[in-house]
Amino acid sequence: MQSIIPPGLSAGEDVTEIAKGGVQEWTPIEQVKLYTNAFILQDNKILLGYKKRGFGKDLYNGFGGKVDPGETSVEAAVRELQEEAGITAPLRHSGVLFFTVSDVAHAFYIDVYYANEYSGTIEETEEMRPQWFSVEQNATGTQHNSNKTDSEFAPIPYEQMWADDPFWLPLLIQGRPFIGRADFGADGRMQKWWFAEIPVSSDV
Ligand SMILES: CNc1ncnc2c1ncn2[C@@H]1O[C@H](COP(=O)(O)OP(=O)(O)OP(=O)(O)O)[C@@H](O)[C@H]1O
Repeated sequence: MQSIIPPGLSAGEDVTEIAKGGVQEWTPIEQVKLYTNAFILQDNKILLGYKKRGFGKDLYNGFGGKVDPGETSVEAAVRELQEEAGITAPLRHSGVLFFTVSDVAHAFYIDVYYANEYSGTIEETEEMRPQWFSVEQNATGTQHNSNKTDSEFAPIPYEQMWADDPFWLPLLIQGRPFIGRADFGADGRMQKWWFAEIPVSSDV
């Protein structure tokens, strides 16, 4: 399929559009800051964190934050996972997301990672409250006790997540690399968006 990769992202020709929409023009990019976002996927469950403060407060998300000077992106991702969930994991790159938010001066360039294993004990921190969710679409559970079976975990709470997440999180769960961009308005809604799957071998 023909596609136009939005400003802020780069990829080869071999991209498959998943979704796009919204207004005519992308928001001009002035300053870009590098971020990470990391997810643990294990036994048909995904570990999300409820953000207790700061940007994205009261939303569920992966664990991540800004890449510090002198740090590589994956080093930052490992550090943020440790700081926010108390665990260490062999993170693997899954995709890139690019966002602008109307009341934030910089754009977000986010390397997204996952791991199927971790070491340490998951713990709540001052920034995040970690919680397992079922990746099965028919999950019905509302309890999150670790003694429960997988299907008794609640489904992914997309209604309490960033509006872009339903476009790319299913790809991450299926091990399908992706790129995407969304421009958010002051009301927290997406004004323009574009998401694509990229070949597994791509060096995203
Ligand atoms: C706009 N649409 C979005 N959709 C999904 N996820 C988004 C996002 N925009 C930002 N994110 C993630 O939100 C976290 C912010 O991190 P944030 O707490 O601000 O960073 P950091 O921990 O460095 O900040 P402190 O300065 O310590 O507060 C970080 O995981 C980043 O990847």
